[in-house]
Amino acid sequence: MFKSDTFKGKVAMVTGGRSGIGFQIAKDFLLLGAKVIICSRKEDKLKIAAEELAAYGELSYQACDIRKTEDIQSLVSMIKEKYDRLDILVNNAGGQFPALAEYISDKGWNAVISNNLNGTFSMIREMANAFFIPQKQGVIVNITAEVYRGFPGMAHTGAARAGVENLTKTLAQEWSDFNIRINCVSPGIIESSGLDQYPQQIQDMFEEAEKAIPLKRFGKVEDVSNAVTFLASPMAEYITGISLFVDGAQHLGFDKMGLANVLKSFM
Ligand SMILES: CCCCCCC/C=C/C(=O)SCCNC(=O)CCNC(=O)[C@H](O)C(C)(C)COP(=O)(O)OP(=O)(O)OC[C@H]1O[C@@H](n2cnc3c(N)ncnc32)[C@H](O)[C@@H]1OP(=O)(O)O
Ligand SMILES: NC(=O)C1=CN([C@@H]2O[C@H](COP(=O)(O)OP(=O)(O)OC[C@H]3O[C@@H](n4cnc5c(N)ncnc54)[C@H](OP(=O)(O)O)[C@@H]3O)[C@@H](O)[C@H]2O)C=CC1
Repeated sequence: MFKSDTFKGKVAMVTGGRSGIGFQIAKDFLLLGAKVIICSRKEDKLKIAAEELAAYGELSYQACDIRKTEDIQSLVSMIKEKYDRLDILVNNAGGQFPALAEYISDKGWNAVISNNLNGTFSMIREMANAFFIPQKQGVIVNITAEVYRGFPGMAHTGAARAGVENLTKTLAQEWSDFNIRINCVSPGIIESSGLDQYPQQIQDMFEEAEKAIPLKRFGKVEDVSNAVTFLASPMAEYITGISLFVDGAQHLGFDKMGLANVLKSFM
């Protein structure tokens, strides 16, 4: 659907690109002509994904925990040495665990906030200072989650993702002088490797959950990647500071209390 040279000559970084949604985004950027770098924490799994993705184009990878600024700075050095520029940053790495708020410890809260809010900010700051601001050009897409009416059962990620959405609005204004566009993609429930990590009691409710979503299905990784490639492309050159739902209209009515109610039955 996109021209095969949409991202020809561009260099794109996809965090968490070894699996699920991030893997599909990395693959689509490669198919559309970009040179792509992926990072994540688990180097063995990252290497396997990188070998698979290399079939589609020029792919580099480096282990990086987005919560560690020194890891990000090492990633910057690698990108500088290899490409001497960066055009697109997709902040996809993230995750959380289902829990009722009263059972979330400081450590658990901080782990999720560090991963989804602090890590995303550190990545944005370091890549902007190293590349986007001096280049006076850059595109950032943050993958958040549909948290429009809160997130019963995952209060920590609701707060973190809302933080990223607000950060996005701020930076769209502060960095407009540098010709940096920044947007979010907010997925609903997406059939991906990520969902396999949820406890069986929650997976058991997926069939009912699908029926309750206005479009009557969970999203596919391609649905999310299509939105990301659009926002990163010149077709979106007048779009900045927004959050685009990719959720089958889940944000308009799907009752996330279902998740909290399942948790109440066994926590
Ligand atoms: C109706 C259906 C609704 C479903 C909606 C689904 C929508 C969203 C889907 C997705 O996002 S899919 C992507 C999912 N992928 C992940 O979430 C990745 C897996 N998660 C993680 O890696 C962790 O949750 C993490 C906290 C983000 C990882 O951070 P870190 O490695 O630093 O954590 P740990 O050292 O493992 O744990 C730190 C601390 O956090 C608490 N904790 C972690 N896991 C759990 C858990 N499963 N249950 C309860 N508490 C947990 C805990 O306090 C940990 O400290 P310790 O107790 O281990 O000392
Ligand atoms: N699937 C869904 O229904 C939804 C997903 N999302 C979000 O979309 C994103 C992708 O999810 P999905 O593909 O489904 O799930 P996955 O669990 O497959 O992907 C998460 C990726 O992030 C990487 N990652 C996690 N923490 C870090 C970190 N601290 N530093 C670097 N990399 C990290 C993981 O690799 P490694 O373990 O090697 O670090 C992994 O590749 C996540 O942010 C997720 O929360 C949002 C809404 C719904």
